[in-house]
Amino acid sequence: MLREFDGRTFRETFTRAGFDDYPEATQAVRDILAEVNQRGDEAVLEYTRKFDGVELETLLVSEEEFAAAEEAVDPEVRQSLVEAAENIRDFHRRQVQNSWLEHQADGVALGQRVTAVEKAGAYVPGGGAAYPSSVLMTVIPARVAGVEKVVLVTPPQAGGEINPYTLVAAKIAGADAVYKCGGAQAVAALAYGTETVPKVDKIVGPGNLYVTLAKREVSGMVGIDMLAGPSEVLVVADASARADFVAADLLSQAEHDVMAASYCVTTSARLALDLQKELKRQCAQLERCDVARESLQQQGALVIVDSLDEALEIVNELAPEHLELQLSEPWEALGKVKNAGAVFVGPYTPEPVGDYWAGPNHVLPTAGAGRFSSVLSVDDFVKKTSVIYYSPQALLKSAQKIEGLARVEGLTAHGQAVKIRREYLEEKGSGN
Ligand SMILES: NC(=O)c1ccc[n+]([C@@H]2O[C@H](COP(=O)([O-])OP(=O)(O)OC[C@H]3O[C@@H](n4cnc5c(N)ncnc54)[C@H](O)[C@@H]3O)[C@@H](O)[C@H]2O)c1
Ligand SMILES: N[C@H](CO)Cc1c[nH]c[nH+]1
Ligand SMILES: [Zn+2]
Repeated sequence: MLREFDGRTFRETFTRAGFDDYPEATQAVRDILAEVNQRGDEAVLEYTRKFDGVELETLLVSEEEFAAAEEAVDPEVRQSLVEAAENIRDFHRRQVQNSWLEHQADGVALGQRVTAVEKAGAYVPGGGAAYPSSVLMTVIPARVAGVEKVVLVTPPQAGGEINPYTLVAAKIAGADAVYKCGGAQAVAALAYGTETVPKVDKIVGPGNLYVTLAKREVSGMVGIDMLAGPSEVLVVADASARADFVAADLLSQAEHDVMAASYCVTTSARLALDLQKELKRQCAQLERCDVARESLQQQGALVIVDSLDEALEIVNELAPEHLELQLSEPWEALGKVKNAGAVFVGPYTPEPVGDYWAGPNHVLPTAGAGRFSSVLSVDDFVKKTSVIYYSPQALLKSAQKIEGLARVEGLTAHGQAVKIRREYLEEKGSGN
């Protein structure tokens, strides 16, 4: 079911689509953004009709809908959401960075203030599957960072309602409001603001191609976390790996989206053979078998390499969203991993442990963005501001050096701002 390559042909022939490779989708997204910018709610409601097939009267989820969701959910699953939320909160609390200010002996004080963004908007996918876990992963770090207002957008289901687990997760995580809209129109609503949806300072969260392209378009006008598009997993496996485990893990990402990408890079020809059989067998049993099959056939790859080092070179070139090390010595290989969103070490850490439970965030860079972007964290919701204080003595001490630097840049006003103070202090005859 996976397309087969050996290490050499893979590196010669495999081309992976990046976010620049979709000119038509990019144009469609630009049109949607412009319409929502101009016409606000009216355009969002129109696109919701067009893409989600739902006629809505209002975008805001009501308190009655939250109450109905609480009634509808299985209490045991609700409890699991509460426990997952605790794991996620606990992990993200360790990421918090404090402001600092250091007074030095020479009359200089330097520091850094860490302050949260005021308003954040979380995109929670909902076109195909429902993603209450993504509610926890986006809202909790924002709350831990101290964001004042955290709102959530997610596409409505066929009847116009939001999945009850998504709403319950929103309450557990502490979201302030949920709006029924998805796709590029939801990103536009958060970026520009509409009559109903507030304009935010930062948009975070994963989504399909349209959501991700929309985030890329509005980036700069509003902050975004990263390009977290269709899911990916790369399993590096040696002869010690079980084909049924590897197959299950590849399918767990393939079922997200026909555009999701699942790769296995192995040193074992035997494993490769067994894996293809296992994929066929297990895929047939899945509810989303059609999605998973198309994803494996269109985007997936099975690569046989001569050595583990060659496998790790491929990892670092692809920078996969998720990397699994199903190896006899996984910790040794970990040291050679440079580019990956999240690494799952050993055969008993399947990727869904991270999707739902362990605590680290599951919003991760895709399509090679892991070469320069990081997993979603508390850092995404704060800004850092430098603080600089110089006493008169400290300024006098460095003034002429600063003036000299300004002179070589040809920026005489810069030099003058320092010189005027130096001369004043020199005339006063004291640095006090
Ligand atoms: N990278 C990560 O961290 C991460 C985490 C979770 C999920 N994901 C990914 O999120 C995605 C979820 O995708 P989804 O589709 O189920 O939900 P989604 O909410 O991301 O997208 C659904 C929306 O896409 C828009 N859309 C669909 N077809 C369109 C078209 N032809 N033109 C314009 N807009 C269109 C619609 O507005 C619809 O509401 C998957 O790709 C999954 O792999 C990624
Ligand atoms: N694997 C997804 C990130 O690519 C996250 C997720 C949420 N629910 C299930 N999976
Ligand atoms: Zn997943």
